Amino acid sequence: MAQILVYIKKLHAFAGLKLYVNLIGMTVISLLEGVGVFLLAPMLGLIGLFDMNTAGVPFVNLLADPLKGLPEGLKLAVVLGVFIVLLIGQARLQRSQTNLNLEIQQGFIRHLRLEIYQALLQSKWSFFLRKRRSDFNHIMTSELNRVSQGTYLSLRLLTTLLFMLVQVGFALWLSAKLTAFVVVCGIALAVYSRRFIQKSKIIGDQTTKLSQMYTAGITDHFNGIKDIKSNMMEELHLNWFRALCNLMEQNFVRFARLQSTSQYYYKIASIILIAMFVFVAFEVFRVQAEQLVLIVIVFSRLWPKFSMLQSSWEQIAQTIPAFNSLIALQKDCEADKELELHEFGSGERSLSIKDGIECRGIYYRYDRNHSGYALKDIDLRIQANTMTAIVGKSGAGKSTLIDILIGLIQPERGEVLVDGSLLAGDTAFSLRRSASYVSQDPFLFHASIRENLSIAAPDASEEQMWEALRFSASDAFIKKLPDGLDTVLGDRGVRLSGGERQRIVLARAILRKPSILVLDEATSALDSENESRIQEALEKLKGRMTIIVIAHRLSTIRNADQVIVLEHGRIIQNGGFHQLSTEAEGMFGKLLAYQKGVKV
Ligand SMILES: Nc1ncnc2c1ncn2[C@@H]1O[C@H](COP(=O)(O)OP(=O)(O)OP(=O)(O)O)[C@@H](O)[C@H]1O
Repeated sequence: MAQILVYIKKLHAFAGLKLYVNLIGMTVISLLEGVGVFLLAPMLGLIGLFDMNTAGVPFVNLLADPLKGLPEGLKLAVVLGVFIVLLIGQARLQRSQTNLNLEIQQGFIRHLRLEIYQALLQSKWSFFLRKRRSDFNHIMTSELNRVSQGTYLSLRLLTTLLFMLVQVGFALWLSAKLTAFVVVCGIALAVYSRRFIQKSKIIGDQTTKLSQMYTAGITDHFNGIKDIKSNMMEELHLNWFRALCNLMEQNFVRFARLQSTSQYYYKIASIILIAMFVFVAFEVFRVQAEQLVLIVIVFSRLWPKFSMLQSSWEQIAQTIPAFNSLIALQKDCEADKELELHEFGSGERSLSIKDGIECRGIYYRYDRNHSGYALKDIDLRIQANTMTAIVGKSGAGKSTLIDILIGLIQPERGEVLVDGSLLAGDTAFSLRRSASYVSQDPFLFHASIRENLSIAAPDASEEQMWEALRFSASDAFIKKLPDGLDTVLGDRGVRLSGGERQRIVLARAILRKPSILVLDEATSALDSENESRIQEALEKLKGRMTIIVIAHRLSTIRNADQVIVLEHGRIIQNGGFHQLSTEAEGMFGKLLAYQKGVKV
């Protein structure tokens, strides 16, 4: 319950006064529900249309005196008129309340979506390293909807309880003993039904796990669809998917069965209760027939609410695991928060490196409970506006070192200094604002080339865009595309080769006019001709920005002022390209000799 309370408080903070108006509206509507029908028979009795003693019927007597003064021919018309006004009023109220309900509910989902998305964006990179991306998709889609639904069901439960309280009060006024009898039966049934709630919670846990597996599975499968097709692994994946779908179906059916069983018990209980009720009313309490009719009407409306209460309660219990996932994610985000909202934005407080970046005694581990260090005892200096290359075998720690250098992750021991200032907090944000990072797996939005470029530099002119595209050797192929700069890229647009994508991302990186350009295997997919064009362009950038390059293909870095060779997380060589290439016994010389041997 505590979990639900957290979100009810959030809903309260979000909706404010509207929430109270809505709650009152919901209660009034449920009270008015059937009131017209309930009053019609006694009112018709009142004007003598058929034989009914209306003396014991509340409210109807209030209408008796005004009706008496009316001519006989008008009485039926007035009674029916009152009936129409009452029902139309109720329908109007219902419509406004439904609209308000929808407004609050959808607004709350939007509010939650924004809250979670923002919390994720405010988290440190190390937070993302620990988590599975598909879990975010899962929480942002199905879990978020379940939480919103659970919050709303809880409020509906509250209004049902309010409604029941009023009805019980009304019934108490008609007959205290009979009401006490029914309420005791209802409470006994609710206690008995607790096991249904427990089971609903267990099914809810299973729902969370299965839908998490579903989202993760389909994300992985469609990301790896080429591997699946090219290795004929369709059957394997289909079997996995089939098994998961069966489990999901069974889980859903289990919950539906649980609900129908509990409703079935409620129905049986209500049949027995009504029989006992009529028996007790006549034989034990000897109530009047008219009073009994009214009490039966009240309870016939009240009893379904008991069973609705039970069903809502089971549905809420089923959503509790979703509340837990959301709360856990928000707590994790809060613990790993690095940015405040006002620190978002790329246009402010950028940093231009004047002197250089220095690492002193850096150690870094991805898992602090694990002894393996990804970086050990790293000491290095990168002079401003020079080109530094980081090389080494796969898994040597190159990308980790880059992440440390741009302040994306913080060292466990040691420090990084930018122009003598510690790279942390505001300095790290400023450095990242003025950096352009191009990863091994270049990312383009499903939008036009122009839009993809504008994301990095919203104010860039068309001429500047073409200049950046010339730098990355992509101008020629873009000119040949059907809509030039306005060609839409992606699944439903033009599909580019890996090398073409890399070149557009490079242009985007340059367009940002960074003070530090980081290329992590950014030219790995390029052919030799295009790669050497980019080499020449990078050469021209030297002196204007600090460039850090990771490359397996060593021909890419022959213009580097400094080469850092990493092995098992340590720097084993550091020097100029030509100096290291002459150290025949060094790792760099060996790598170079090997690559020359295979004519890379
Ligand atoms: N997110 C992570 N969680 C745990 N360990 C990681 C993570 N990323 C990298 N590592 C480990 O840290 C070490 C260094 O990895 P890193 O990615 O920096 O190497 P790299 O030299 O860039 O490799 P490659 O050339 O293959 O990209 C490796 O042993 C790797 O397994």
